[in-house]
Amino acid sequence: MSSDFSGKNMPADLTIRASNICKSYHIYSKPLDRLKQSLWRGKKCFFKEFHALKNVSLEIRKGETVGIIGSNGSGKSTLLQILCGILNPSSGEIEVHGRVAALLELGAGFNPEFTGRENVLMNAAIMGLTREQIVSCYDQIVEFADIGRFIEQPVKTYSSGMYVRLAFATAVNVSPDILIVDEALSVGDIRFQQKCMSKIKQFCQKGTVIFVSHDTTAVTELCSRVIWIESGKIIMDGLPKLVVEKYIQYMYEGNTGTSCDDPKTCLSSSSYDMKGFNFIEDNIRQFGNRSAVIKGVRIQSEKGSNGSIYSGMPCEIAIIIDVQKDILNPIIGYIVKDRLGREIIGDSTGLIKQDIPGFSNGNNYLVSFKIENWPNIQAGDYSLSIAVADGSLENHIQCHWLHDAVIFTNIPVRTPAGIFSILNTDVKVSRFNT
Ligand SMILES: Nc1ncnc2c1ncn2[C@@H]1O[C@H](COP(=O)(O)OP(=O)(O)OP(=O)(O)O)[C@@H](O)[C@H]1O
Repeated sequence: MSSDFSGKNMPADLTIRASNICKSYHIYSKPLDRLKQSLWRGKKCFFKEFHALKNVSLEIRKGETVGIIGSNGSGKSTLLQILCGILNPSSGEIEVHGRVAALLELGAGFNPEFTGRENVLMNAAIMGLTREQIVSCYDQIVEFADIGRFIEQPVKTYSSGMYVRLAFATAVNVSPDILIVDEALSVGDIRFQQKCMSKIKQFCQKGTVIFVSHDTTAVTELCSRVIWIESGKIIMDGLPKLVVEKYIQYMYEGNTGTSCDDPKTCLSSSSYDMKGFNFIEDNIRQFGNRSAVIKGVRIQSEKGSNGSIYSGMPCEIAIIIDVQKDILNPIIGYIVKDRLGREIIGDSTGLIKQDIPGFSNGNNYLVSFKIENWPNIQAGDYSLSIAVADGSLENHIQCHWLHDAVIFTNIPVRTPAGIFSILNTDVKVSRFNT
């Protein structure tokens, strides 16, 4: 194992080179085993070895913006910590050329007892800035963080939002060569997230950025290259769109835990093809008098893989309802929300003005919304909330409302400028003289 943070042996265009990095941890099934291990001094083994990274090799060129994606526990944070020098690899070589500013997890980097100001000064000094450089960047940091008088308070009194504001402001304003950001942007309000994004974009013009996130939209938008890690190994390394698409496919196809492949056992009387339904589990937030209970929900495009919805294509939202009391005037509706919780698309049988015959106790019903052209919304993850009510549009009782019953990924035809764009738009240009 060797680490070289001078990078003097690397080609000039590289800023990071990792060769055959492995990281393993000793996992003890009970605390006593740890003690036994130290007493036996290696003569007997009381742990299992867990390999968090397996022979990871990568090269990052100066000025690249590299996204790292992968499912929970795949090894992303471990890799970042090794790249920053916070963690040593078990074997392999790591070379880094340039000053690294890392925004890893919340809580790292600051001393909770020190004030914001003291932490900023200390961080800048650790980064190797001279007194003059520190003085010149201090005001920028305070202005960017925008936490007012809290800058003079110990950071242990900060909210998580204030903390991340100051941590981010410090990391981007101390003139690093390499900026490493791990998910930290998910904390803080939307305005601050946008401010951070635009600062990272600015930074990308001159520096190297490594950005770890589960937000595939942000990764695709920001990065010039994406590395996908799974079970401690690099699965794919290439253009963001290609890597993200494969990753999304993997995530949904691999995630069959809540789908029912033999749905006939789930619904008593239907010949409808029930493949791909998400059956509702207790951990989904829900309310209602439960006189009709939503048992399963599915959203699917006519074409495409499970979990991905394609704009511009026919799409169906299907709902299985188990009726436990007669419902005289059923109304069924759905709402699609984006990752910020904004309601983007929604409809209901009441709004469509489609009268549904009453549901009778003891039966299951399948309600299907067939949408001819799914709107061209931004690429990314969305949630689908579903509700069944009894009554009229103006006056009804909620039988069952499921918040965020299904998560899906939208694949637009082209990038919309706003939340959505209108497909089949014809553009004509003509010249005229006044
Ligand atoms: N100190 C440790 N001791 C034992 N196992 C660890 C330790 N740190 C990490 N791991 C394990 O290593 C694996 C990789 O963890 P890591 O935090 O790098 O994953 P990740 O891809 O960043 O996950 P997430 O997306 O959930 O943040 C996980 O299975 C984790 O449980």
